[in-house]
Amino acid sequence: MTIEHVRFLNTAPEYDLTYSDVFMVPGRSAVTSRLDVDLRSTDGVGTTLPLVVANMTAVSGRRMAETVARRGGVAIIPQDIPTEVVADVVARVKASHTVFDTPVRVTPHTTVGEAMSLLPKRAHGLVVVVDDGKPIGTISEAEAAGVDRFAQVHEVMNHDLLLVSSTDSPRAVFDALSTSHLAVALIIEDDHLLGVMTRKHALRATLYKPAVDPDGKLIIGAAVGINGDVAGRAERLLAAGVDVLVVDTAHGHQEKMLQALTSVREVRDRLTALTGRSIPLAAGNVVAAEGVRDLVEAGADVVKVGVGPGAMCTTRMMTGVGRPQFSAVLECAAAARELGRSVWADGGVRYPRDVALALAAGAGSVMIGSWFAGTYESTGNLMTDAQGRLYKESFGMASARAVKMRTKNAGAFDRARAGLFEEGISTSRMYLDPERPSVEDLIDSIVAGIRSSCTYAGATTLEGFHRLAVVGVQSNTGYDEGRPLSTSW
Ligand SMILES: NC(=O)C1=CN([C@@H]2O[C@H](COP(=O)(O)OP(=O)(O)OC[C@H]3O[C@@H](n4cnc5c(N)ncnc54)[C@H](OP(=O)(O)O)[C@@H]3O)[C@@H](O)[C@H]2O)C=CC1
Ligand SMILES: Nc1nc2c(ncn2[C@@H]2O[C@H](COP(=O)(O)O)[C@@H](O)[C@H]2O)c(=O)[nH]1
Ligand SMILES: [K+]
Repeated sequence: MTIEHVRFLNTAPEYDLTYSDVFMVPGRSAVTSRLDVDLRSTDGVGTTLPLVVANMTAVSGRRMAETVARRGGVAIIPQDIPTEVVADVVARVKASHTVFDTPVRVTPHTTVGEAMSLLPKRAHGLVVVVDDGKPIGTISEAEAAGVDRFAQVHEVMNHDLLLVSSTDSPRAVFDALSTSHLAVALIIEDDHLLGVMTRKHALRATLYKPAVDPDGKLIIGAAVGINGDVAGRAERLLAAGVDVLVVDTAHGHQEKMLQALTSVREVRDRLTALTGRSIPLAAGNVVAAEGVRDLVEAGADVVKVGVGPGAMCTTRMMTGVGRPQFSAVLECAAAARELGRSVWADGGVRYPRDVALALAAGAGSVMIGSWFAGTYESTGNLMTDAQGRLYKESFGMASARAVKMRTKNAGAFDRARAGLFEEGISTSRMYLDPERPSVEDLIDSIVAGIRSSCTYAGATTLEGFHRLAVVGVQSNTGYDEGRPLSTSW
């Protein structure tokens, strides 16, 4: 089998490259519209967008999973979350609507204070007051302004509602919202509240395809570490209905990982024999071809690539170990492709261009953590700094904070000792972008970027993009030239 790889414009340099070190040149294209590009991932996980939310406690939970899968990606619930909690998250994600956003519901007697604390849980800015399943009013910041926090929502709620049938098309909902003064339509089925839709949601419903399982339910993944009862946790997660399992540790190319992965594969294969459905296994992290080959041999369908590029990660500064991420992805993707497998480019992604370059390098999907931490849908509580800017707190999965949580069942001595081996930061402020406060806004910009990258290369699929992309190496000033200026120079 000949595998075609991304081409370099000039001779590829001897040293390794980060995303910032490289750029792509346009090629002759017959693609007439960015809408003609199909962004379905080639990794076999079933996503219609090549995006995976990292298994980080400060990032990936139920709301993130549901919102991202509705747009075609998948989120991985971290290894530190107890299996019974993961089972509940999976059940709720599977029960959520594949098109309409999940409303924040309160009863008429809920206090205004409680309703306002729920408001930032979703990006649409509205809490729906529901009585016996039927929406009777809404409350947003406007209704709550200047009202006593102990007042009940039925006293102040807005009775002006835009009720739309669940059978109406997104375009009809968009038009109904455009001719009303309301920002959110309430979607009704048999008199009951089914979901909500904003104008942006209506547009997105025509641009994205949800990532669904064979029963048409939204997909979700979960992670296991390599310590403890790995096979037992894997079995419980599979029983809970996860659609992809991630076996994850800092140094993925270690024998304990190979044993853990082998045992998870056995559990998975038993389930496949019963159901006929093979749940893909992802494992990592590695940064070289040899690691990919060993993980694939032990059972990985997807290999997670990246040591040290993560925004919360101190590994490179602590140990000097890691590898510039573009080169790591390039080499690992080539090795995985030769074995008929795929890689996820994990970490260090801060701009749509980084996603595009990872895909050009041959990644099946791109894993994002910290960039998505600063959104309404991440797990943390929304905070406000002294200047009034909104942020969320994030932390690394190998930080003392995460290690303390992960080892909570160990003795005090062992916990304290484990805490000394931290390789991540315990607290970081991830500000919400006022222009793009929702993960869906970030996905919109990523998708706009990569659709456009594909057409510059003349590709209508990600496989074609990897084949056609021509990559060059640039200096710091080359990178700098590409940055927009918000003020004059
Ligand atoms: N992509 C990246 O660059 C990195 C990612 N992470 C993320 O942090 C999370 C926690 O991972 P992790 O710290 O592996 O925790 P785990 O709880 O998975 O434990 C790792 C296990 O591997 C052993 N181990 C041996 N060598 C190493 C090594 N060099 N680094 C770490 N562990 C080693 C540890 O033993 P002992 O403690 O006795 O040494 C422990 O038993 C994961 O989500 C991981 O993806 C963490 C670091 C880097
Ligand atoms: N060395 C560490 N790496 C970490 C830690 N927590 C997470 N990670 C890795 O980062 C990616 C996400 O990267 P991001 O740039 O999008 O935030 C994640 O999937 C892990 O591989 C940590 O504490 N130390
Ligand atoms: K880093």
